Amino acid sequence: FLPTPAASRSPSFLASAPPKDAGYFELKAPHTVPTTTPQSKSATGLLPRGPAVPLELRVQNLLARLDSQATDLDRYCLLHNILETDATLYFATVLADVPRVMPLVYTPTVGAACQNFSKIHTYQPKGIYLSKYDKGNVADVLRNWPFKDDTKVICVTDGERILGLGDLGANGMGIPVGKLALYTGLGGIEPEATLPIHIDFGCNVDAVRDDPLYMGLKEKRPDKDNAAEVAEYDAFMEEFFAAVKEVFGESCMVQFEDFGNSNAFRFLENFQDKHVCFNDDIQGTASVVLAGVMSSLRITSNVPGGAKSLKDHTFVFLGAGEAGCGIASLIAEAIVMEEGVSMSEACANIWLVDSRGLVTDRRDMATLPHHKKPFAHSLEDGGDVSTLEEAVKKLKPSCVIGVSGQPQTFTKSIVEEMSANHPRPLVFALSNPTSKAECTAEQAYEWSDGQAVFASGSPFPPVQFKGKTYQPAQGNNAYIFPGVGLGAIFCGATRLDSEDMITASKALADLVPQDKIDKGACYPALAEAREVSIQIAAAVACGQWKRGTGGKNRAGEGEETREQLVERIRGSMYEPEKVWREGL
Ligand SMILES: NC(=O)C1=CN([C@@H]2O[C@H](COP(=O)(O)OP(=O)(O)OC[C@H]3O[C@@H](n4cnc5c(N)ncnc54)[C@H](OP(=O)(O)O)[C@@H]3O)[C@@H](O)[C@H]2O)C=CC1
Ligand SMILES: CC(=O)C(=O)O
Ligand SMILES: [Mg+2]
Repeated sequence: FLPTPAASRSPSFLASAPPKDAGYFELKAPHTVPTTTPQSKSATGLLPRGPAVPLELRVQNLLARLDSQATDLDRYCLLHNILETDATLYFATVLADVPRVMPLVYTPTVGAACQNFSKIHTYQPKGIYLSKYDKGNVADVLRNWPFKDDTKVICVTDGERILGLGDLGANGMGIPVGKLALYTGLGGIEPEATLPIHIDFGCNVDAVRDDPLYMGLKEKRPDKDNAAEVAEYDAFMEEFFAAVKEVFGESCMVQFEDFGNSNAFRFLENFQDKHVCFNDDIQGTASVVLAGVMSSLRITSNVPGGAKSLKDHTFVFLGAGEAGCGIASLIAEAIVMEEGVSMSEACANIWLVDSRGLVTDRRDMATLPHHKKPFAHSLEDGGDVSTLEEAVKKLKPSCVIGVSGQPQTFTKSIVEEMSANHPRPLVFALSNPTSKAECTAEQAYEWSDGQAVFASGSPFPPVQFKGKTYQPAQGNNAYIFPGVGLGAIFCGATRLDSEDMITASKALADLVPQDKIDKGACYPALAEAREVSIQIAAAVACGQWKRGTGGKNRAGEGEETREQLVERIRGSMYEPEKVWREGL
């Protein structure tokens, strides 16, 4: 009984053939239009032999089936079942209606799926599960992946910080599965090239571990204050990266996802200069938020007193973890690049609020995490500020960014105060899933009298306010990672760094159409997400080639326009429709 690949194109029990270039479907139609249901020779008789139903019709049928399900979790399960048995239909459906399907395979529904993972698990392999007991054998375990020769991108989690839902242990596997679905759907990377991985070093939540259906290790995680236990985890990660190189090759890209705060920064530091990798929560999120702030300058610069450049903003973050510090640092880097100021000047108007209140220089610098230090400024009156509300009163931010996982923390008085001080305040309530958002879209528009430039991590429906319809923007790293991954793979990137993330931000910001800006939205429509990925990929590839870090697919100097590069990238992308036709 072989694992069903994400890419399998027929029922799972037929999926033992290699997925590509192996005459997987032996019946060839003479025309490009499908004429018969695809079947391999050995499968003759196992599927009906009537005329093939056009993929488009099957997509419409699946969308209708989704509508008839009772809950979004049911819709997730239906779609996941289709992913495991008929990936072509799955990805065609994602692409047919991104705004409708993405919330079902990604945030917010993937959060509910992870919380119920043990209950809905089908025992179809979804990726690779590694555990601390695989120490010494990691490469051998990775070799068990049936598509090891095709693997180009890995999304790896240890499940410690799943969205804003906390430690879900092995149930967090739903996150890399969902992220990689978007790599294929939005980024056009072949399903066979993607590999979800969960690394099991335990779980600290008793209720998760004690669930009789839980499939992960029934152990606690390493104690972050115990040097020996931390060193054991670090050594495992060293072995993991060496094994990735050994089994999948030097250029296989690794995306860290939803690791806990105490490991995420260290793992990124340990490996970013040695492997093609990035941390999506730190760097991908930073890139999407920077893009949103950049594009919204086209809104704020048109009103008296509004920010005209990044450095005109005063930023206050609620949450100073991976996302908060990642965003703050990238904004500061972008200010340095654009304004030619020093790093400390660039950080001067960026403030962090964490679980203890406003981070200032009155904190104990010996114990303050290093990623918070550049933003630990002094307050003129020297006192402590313990709440976001106080911080907003004192600092008068033009932009608040919520990445705390704490719902309803952007209160009416906070948004009203910002609106009193700024004509078009930026209110980014980015915590996921929806239940963790710092405020809803409706609240932001009502409390700001329709003036807030709002973005949320998970989607909100359109809001009617004073006779106008507002379409809330989704500020989610999903706009970034598929394009960065596509670009990195296309150009054979050997390293990824903050320059690539700023490049991606600029490309995304440039793609926001004027009619969106006129309506106060700072991201393109989700329906455009595939086009966004292509443009980001082209920008990232060009940046890599310029720096000399991208090794593949470069045209000769001056021989290719950006449009031609974009078309080359487009031509390299996975298209479900094409796979369907070729399979006939
Ligand atoms: N929209 C998007 O694309 C993304 C959204 N996110 C969301 O951001 C949230 C945080 O993720 P991440 O940064 O990785 O998590 P971390 O655990 O790294 O950071 C959480 C931060 O929130 C702070 N915090 C916790 N409780 C409070 C509180 N009551 N008041 C103020 N601050 C508080 C913590 O404070 P302390 O430092 O004192 O512990 C910490 O700084 C999640 O909900 C996640 O879903 C993350 C990535 C991408
Ligand atoms: C979107 C995302 O990566 C997160 O919420 O963790
Ligand atoms: Mg994440």
